[in-house]
Amino acid sequence: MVCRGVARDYPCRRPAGQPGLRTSRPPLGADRSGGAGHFAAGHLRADAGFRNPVPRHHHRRCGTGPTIRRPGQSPLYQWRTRPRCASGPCGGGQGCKTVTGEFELIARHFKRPARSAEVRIGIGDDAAALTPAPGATLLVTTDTLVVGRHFRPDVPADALGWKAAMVNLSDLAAMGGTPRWLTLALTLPEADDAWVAAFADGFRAAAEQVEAELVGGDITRGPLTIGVTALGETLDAPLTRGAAQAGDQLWLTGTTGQAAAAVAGLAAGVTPDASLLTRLDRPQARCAAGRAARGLAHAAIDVSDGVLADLDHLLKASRLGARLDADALRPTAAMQALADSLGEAPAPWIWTGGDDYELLVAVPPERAQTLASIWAEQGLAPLCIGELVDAPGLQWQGDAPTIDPVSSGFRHF
Ligand SMILES: Nc1ncnc2c1ncn2[C@@H]1O[C@H](COP(=O)(O)OP(=O)(O)O)[C@@H](O)[C@H]1O
Ligand SMILES: Cc1ncc(C[n+]2csc(CCOP(=O)(O)OP(=O)(O)O)c2C)c(N)n1
Ligand SMILES: [Mg+2]
Repeated sequence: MVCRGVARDYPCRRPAGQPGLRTSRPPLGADRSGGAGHFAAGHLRADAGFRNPVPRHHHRRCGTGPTIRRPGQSPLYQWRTRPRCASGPCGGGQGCKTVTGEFELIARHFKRPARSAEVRIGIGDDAAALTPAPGATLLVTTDTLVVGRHFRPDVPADALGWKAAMVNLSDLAAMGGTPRWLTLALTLPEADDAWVAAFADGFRAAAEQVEAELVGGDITRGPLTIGVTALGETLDAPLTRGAAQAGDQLWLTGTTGQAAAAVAGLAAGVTPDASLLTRLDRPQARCAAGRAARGLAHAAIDVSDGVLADLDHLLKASRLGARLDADALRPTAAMQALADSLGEAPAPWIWTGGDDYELLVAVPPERAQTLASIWAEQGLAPLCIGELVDAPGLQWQGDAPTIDPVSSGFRHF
């Protein structure tokens, strides 16, 4: 039996029709652009920003329930169901959802029945036990998001959950892999139940979009930090950064710079257009595009640090240079309007801003149109930005964008 759709190339080892287990994975089809529609459709809570970490009234301790105090820590309050606390701040009308410990948070927001037989042991034991497809190569990647560094403190919790999953899935996409499993290491300044609920909703929505499953993690106290590990599979050779060839064309799955524009707008106190903010807060991993590129493209990388910075990784790994078309990447109308209002040029956002999560691939010219039409069928707007050459370094066709070389690309140190 062969599972159709997403994992077209995977033999299906699940017993047919076994109740409660997924017996096939529906086709991913087109990458759904931005994920915005999903959120706009109200599946996720948008009101659980982390702006005010002080517990809202129904999170405060009320009534006479037991208080647990651990050495050196503030009291932890037990979950109670209604009717609770007529005398408390919520007046008994809302039940008393009080702050809880990490085990309650895990049980309530993260632990779910396993979706597939390949998860032999999921959340709840010392480690997850997973069964990769026979003959599959396992892909493993980790990325961390730190408050103030990767995201603003008041970003809505559901968007943050979505993004934490998607930026990791993007690395699997760049390798041409099929996403399967995720683990989540969550460091929280406090156990805000409503915030964690919204975060978990966003994370789960992203995972479900690509048929991946949360199988484990960790919760600790500290400055808000989210570490995710994503595991995927491929039966064929994975796409890498290092197998590009001179003469290959460089193609992007879509335009870049919107997220960086949104960051610049927010830093200047301007509310960015929704088209920019959506790209920043609800990125879309190009998983289907990456799978399509496997077998057609020679090399790929996802654009997290900026087009030029990530192109540089690909060039170094493949020992090549590139000739870029300076006019290939244009600002969208919203980017240009924001740039004008800030008195800035949009080119640095486009070429070095980062946080884009488009794929950049090197594909031989004779296969480029095939790949571009598959991507277009997936709802993407692919762009050719140049070609690879033997001579190391960058050459520009047209006027090279004015970019400060010191700040070209997102770097931590
Ligand atoms: N602390 C670490 N220990 C081991 N490997 C690491 C560490 N940090 C990064 N790497 C590896 O270095 C490579 C580049 O990492 P990074 O620049 O973060 O890639 P990406 O932009 O795809 O997330 C990856 O293969 C990653 O697994
Ligand atoms: C508050 C804030 N500052 C900066 C950014 C921009 N930004 C955040 S993450 C990122 C790039 C990716 O981060 P990194 O940790 O380098 O991920 P990796 O390349 O390892 O995937 C960028 C450009 C942002 N989105 N929000
Ligand atoms: Mg990384």
